[in-house]
Amino acid sequence: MRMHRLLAEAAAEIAKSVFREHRVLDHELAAAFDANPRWGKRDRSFIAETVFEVVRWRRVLGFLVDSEETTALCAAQWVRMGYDLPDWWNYNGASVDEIRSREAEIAGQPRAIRESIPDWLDELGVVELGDAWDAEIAALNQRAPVYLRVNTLCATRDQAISWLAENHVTASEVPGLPDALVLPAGKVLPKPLRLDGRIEIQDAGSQMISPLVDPQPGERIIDACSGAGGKSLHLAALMQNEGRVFGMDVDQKKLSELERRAKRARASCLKTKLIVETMAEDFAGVADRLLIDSPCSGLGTLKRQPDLKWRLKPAQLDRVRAIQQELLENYTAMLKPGGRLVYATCSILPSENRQQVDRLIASGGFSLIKEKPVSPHQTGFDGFYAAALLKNG
Ligand SMILES: C[S@@+](CC[C@H](N)C(=O)[O-])C[C@H]1O[C@@H](n2cnc3c(N)ncnc32)[C@H](O)[C@@H]1O
Repeated sequence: MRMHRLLAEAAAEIAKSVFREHRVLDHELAAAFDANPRWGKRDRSFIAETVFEVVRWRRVLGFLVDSEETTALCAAQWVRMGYDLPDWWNYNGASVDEIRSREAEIAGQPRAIRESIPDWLDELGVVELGDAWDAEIAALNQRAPVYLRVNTLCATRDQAISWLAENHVTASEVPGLPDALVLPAGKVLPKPLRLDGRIEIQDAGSQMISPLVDPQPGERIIDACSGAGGKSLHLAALMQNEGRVFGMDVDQKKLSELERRAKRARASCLKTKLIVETMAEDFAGVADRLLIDSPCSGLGTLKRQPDLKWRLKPAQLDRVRAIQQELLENYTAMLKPGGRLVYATCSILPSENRQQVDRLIASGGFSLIKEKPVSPHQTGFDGFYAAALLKNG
């Protein structure tokens, strides 16, 4: 297979900006695609695949090509993708034959190289998860398909499948998740369909969180860290639009996006509230149910954002743990006595999950109803954690 020079250079530039300037991969790709509307579907997928896999497999590729330079890492990735390396691609590192022959040695490398993660993260994974870490990090390095949630305010699952099929998109049901659909590996959803409101892109693991809140029509639900509303929209659908879902966040941009999405989704029971300092007092005892989908390391989402493993630093982890503790201490005042709290993260680390819940229980006032850890290894989904707790009356 032959490569196009401009596309190869563009891909290497994006990977370099992710490594050197800690840019967010998704944003960089989107900006490059916006700036180059002439790139066709195949061009875009060549760039996206190159960049995602170079970022995901940085250390493995470095081992194969015996270099840490991005140009060399790209060369090794293209060899893996079956391309002939053109004469115009200059890099300092192992030859194509050497790259191919070193593949067989990867399995014998230490896990941090084999699974392509920083050493500190590997050490942390072992401390936190013990023997389970090996399988979890391997699962987190697998590419993820696109999952959709059918917005039951606008369509049934069968109607959504038919509508997608009319638009040349094949989607299948996901066992055990009543509103979920999955696209075939490597397929993406065309933009007009994404903006329709009948379906939302939402990982299958994420779709397990709002049902744990168990919202009932007519109730008042607070989603205290709603962001752009992945879970708020799901809550509104589960409530059949009856009652009130307050989507709250400290980030007005995300709330504005949530408002746009709610309109599209016909989720009229959803209202946004920008978090202010007095929020917990203003809303004291208001919520029948409270979701705290807390800021976290995001380690459960490495499949979709492999750049995170290079951006994340131990000090950030300490910071998010402190925020988690603070939100659990403060925001729970918004819940009625007898109400249900769901604490959730997209992390698989017990220090962000069960340990935070245990601290809350130990401080008195809450008892555990059930836990829902979502293991990427066991499910193939992104990693999540959620615990449902009762606020004692
Ligand atoms: C894990 S994300 C939420 C994802 C969202 N619930 C969803 O399903 O799409 C965490 C959110 O917490 C917000 N956040 C950060 N600090 C906060 C705080 N002190 N209070 C409330 N939200 C906060 C962030 O802006 C971010 O949107």
